Amino acid sequence: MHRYSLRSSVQVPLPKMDTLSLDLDSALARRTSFHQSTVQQTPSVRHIWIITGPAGCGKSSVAAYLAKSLDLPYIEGDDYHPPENVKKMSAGIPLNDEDRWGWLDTLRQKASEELESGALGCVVTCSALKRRYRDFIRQVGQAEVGIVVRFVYLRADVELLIQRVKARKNHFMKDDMVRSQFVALEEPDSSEPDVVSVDVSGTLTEVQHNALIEVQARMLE
Ligand SMILES: Nc1ncnc2c1ncn2[C@@H]1O[C@H](COP(=O)(O)OP(=O)(O)OP(=O)(O)O)[C@@H](O)[C@H]1O
Ligand SMILES: O=C(O)[C@H](O)[C@@H](O)[C@H](O)[C@H](O)CO
Repeated sequence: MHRYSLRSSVQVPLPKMDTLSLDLDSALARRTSFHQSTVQQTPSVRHIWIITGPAGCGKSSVAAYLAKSLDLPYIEGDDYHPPENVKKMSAGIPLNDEDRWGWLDTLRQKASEELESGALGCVVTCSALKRRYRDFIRQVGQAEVGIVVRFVYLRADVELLIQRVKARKNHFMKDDMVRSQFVALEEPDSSEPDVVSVDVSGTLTEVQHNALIEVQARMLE
């Protein structure tokens, strides 16, 4: 039995190289066939990924990356606000529930339509600041077998987001609105197990990478 030191301080018995190489070959063959079988099969579960959080947390930046990485359609929530909502936010007036229900319903319809047209999932940006908004969107997954709604909550502190929105160009949401987003925000907690939180204090690349790792982990659950 050969002995190979993994590190100077650790000596563990490993199979002789010839059985080890055989093991590696068969493991690689198993992994390849697993990968091929998973890639070819239509997934039994299709995910609607809702990228949430207050203005400026990075929803659009992260969602675009996830959609590209996962080869899924991307629905940008900001594109579906009615003009009166955009006018209100542009004037520095926070939206209320009445302003948001129609918008939330449009987004969940758009997501359902993508899946009905054969998409293997989709990525949606939606602030979904309150628990009841997230429960409203969850109904899509409850109505249809094989569809799972999951949330990626981009977690940040208000001062950081004010800085980021200040630095952003050509967007109707200005930094004077960020505090009102946190007033409305009901942060997801352990009572919402379908939400994964991602800290956004790092660089955009780090956040995008971390979000993808978290999403891929949950796709395998
Ligand atoms: N991790 C990050 N590090 C640095 N800058 C970031 C990070 N994430 C996003 N940004 C920048 O912050 C600004 C806000 O990002 P983005 O527009 O993606 O947020 P959002 O949540 O979609 O905003 P809104 O809800 O207002 O549409 C953009 O200028 C973006 O480039
Ligand atoms: O719930 C809200 O108050 C709104 O959805 C905002 O969050 C905007 O959609 C978005 O942030 C644009 O900046």
